[in-house]
Amino acid sequence: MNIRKGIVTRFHSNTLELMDLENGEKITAFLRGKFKLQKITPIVGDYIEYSIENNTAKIENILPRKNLLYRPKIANVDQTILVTCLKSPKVDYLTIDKFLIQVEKNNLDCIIVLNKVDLLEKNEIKNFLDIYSPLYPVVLTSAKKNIGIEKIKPYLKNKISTFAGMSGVGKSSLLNAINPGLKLKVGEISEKSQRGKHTTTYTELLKFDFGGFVADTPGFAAFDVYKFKPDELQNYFVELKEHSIYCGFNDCVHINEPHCAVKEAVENNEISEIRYRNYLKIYNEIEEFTKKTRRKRWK
Ligand SMILES: Nc1nc2c(ncn2[C@@H]2O[C@H](COP(=O)(O)OP(=O)(O)OP(=O)(O)O)[C@@H](O)[C@H]2O)c(=O)[nH]1
Ligand SMILES: [Zn+2]
Repeated sequence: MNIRKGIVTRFHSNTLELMDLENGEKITAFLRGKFKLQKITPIVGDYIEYSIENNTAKIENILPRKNLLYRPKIANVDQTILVTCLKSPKVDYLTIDKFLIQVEKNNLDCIIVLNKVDLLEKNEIKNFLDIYSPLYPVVLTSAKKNIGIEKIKPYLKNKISTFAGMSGVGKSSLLNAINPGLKLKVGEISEKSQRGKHTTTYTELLKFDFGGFVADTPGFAAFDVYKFKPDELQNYFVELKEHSIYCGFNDCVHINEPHCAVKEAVENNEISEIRYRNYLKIYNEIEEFTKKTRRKRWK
């Protein structure tokens, strides 16, 4: 039997679409009965082995997953491209930091794209770069003026990416500029993400002409930053995590403790004060939220 390797790009009711990893051919394949018996379902992004018998492609094996995202449901994601702008719509740093928490919580690599630079003054761009470029790669773009598009491509090449970011920041415009003709179900996106939180929605992987895949639905549509304890938050601020090992107390949360290396780093401008203030804000939000849900449970 000739076994070939592919990646699942889409689901139908009981068939799935895959792309052969060697020749890029799109193939409709069936699941072998053994998977149904074992209640194993491959999902979009899964690397699989398949065979062809009598002109019918059948999935033989699902290869181990590197990771699994739930919104959208997709396996083996390498990275998130966090797209933001600062104006039209106005996006504040707190919102950006909340997205970054999701990215870090899912242990994904992240590239930040600051789009709509055509609307910004030099000093606005500089302030943004001062905060984020020490933490993540930042690419400056304007989908409208075709600025910076070529700089994103090397990051996307031969990887599986999801795009994330607030509505209206220009995710679809950027993808169309990066790869004209890429099929995007834009209208369906917001509809899907507004459904109940227990609905798992399937996404489709789209292939870039230059190699690599992108999910057609944006990642992290809803914020669920509150599903962890406040003292866990510091792990999702990369620079806090880095400095926290030098704090006097092992369980330092960098608020009122003495000998806090994080607070020192903020004072020495090694950690952005804006990021630190957002940390405190989100810490308090989580604490409030935890208290509220606890009270409810006791009633
Ligand atoms: N000035 C300016 N406008 C842009 C730029 N990129 C996109 N836009 C405009 O911003 C608006 C929103 O762009 P979309 O690409 O639909 O944004 P999106 O992030 O995909 O939005 P959702 O689908 O709601 O998540 C459109 O009117 C675009 O024309 C840019 O670089 N500069
Ligand atoms: Zn500390």
